[in-house]
Amino acid sequence: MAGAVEEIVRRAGGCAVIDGGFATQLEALGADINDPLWSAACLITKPHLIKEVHMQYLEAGADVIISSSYQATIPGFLARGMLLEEAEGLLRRSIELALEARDEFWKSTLRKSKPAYNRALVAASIGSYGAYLADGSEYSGSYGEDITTEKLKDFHRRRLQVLASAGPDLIAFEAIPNKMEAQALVELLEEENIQVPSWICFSSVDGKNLCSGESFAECLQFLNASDKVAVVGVNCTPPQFIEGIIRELKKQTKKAIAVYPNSGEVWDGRAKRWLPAECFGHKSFDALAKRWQEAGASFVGGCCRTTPSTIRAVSKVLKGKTAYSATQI
Ligand code: MET
Ligand SMILES: [Zn+2]
Repeated sequence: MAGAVEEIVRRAGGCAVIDGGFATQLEALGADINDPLWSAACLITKPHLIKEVHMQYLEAGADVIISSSYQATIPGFLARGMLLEEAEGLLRRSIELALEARDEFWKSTLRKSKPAYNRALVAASIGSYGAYLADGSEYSGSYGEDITTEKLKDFHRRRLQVLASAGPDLIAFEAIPNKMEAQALVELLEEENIQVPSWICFSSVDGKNLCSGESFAECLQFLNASDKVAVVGVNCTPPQFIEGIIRELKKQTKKAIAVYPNSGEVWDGRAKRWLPAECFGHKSFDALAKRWQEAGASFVGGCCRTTPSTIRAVSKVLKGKTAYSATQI
């Protein structure tokens, strides 16, 4: 693992806490994310809410906060009639907002007599090509015959360069649905010689394979071979699948493992709505989080439909501290 990434895991006591659903919380604060740019639309319309969501997750105990750039893409902004410089400026802004929140929160923590928090890391979010298409392929991994590794690299190249140069502590590739895209990302990290450590997290709809049906084992072969990839894992996948996936990943890699499942409700990409959670036993999200830590995850958080209260509970159960509140410390 790269220095800062290893350090945050150590300071967190062996398992660092990731934030929760970003778009979910933006919506809870009143943002309208029913937009082709999804949560990234707020970079244009409501940047103050983005900072507010970061602050709420920091207060909840997140050691890693993930930027609002998941669905922020250059072609997406250009389709809004923006100039290239404006589009790139918004990508940089997503990182600056997270860095500002982290720095302000850390300063206020240092002023308190008993700091109970770690100085959080900022991860630059990069969603899949399917997330940009917003046609359901984000969770099927079916990009069609015409898509090649080279085309995927070209789609990701400029955004990766801009985000990496904006000063994040790590790059978080999120909900990658197929092997070809993972391969493209690893090649791109090497070709562009990106110095910021990365994590690559996949999504799964069956708990056994990637959304595309390809195996974790096939992907881990080339992820393991890259020093640019510090952490591998899964996100936006139902919680009941996570323990099994950690055990599978443990067999396939020595890299640190990150898991940040969704709430268990299922996103119907075509109908664009959430379907109710399938039963995952009587265990609550935080009780499961403890099991994920015990199974060997080094990073645990939440994805869509999880909130700051989910993360507060996860932080408490993983770090054994009483619930955080800014005034209590
Ligand atoms: C579809 S997964 C979305 C991940 C993104 N970081 C978010 O929480 O909004
Ligand atoms: Zn998600």
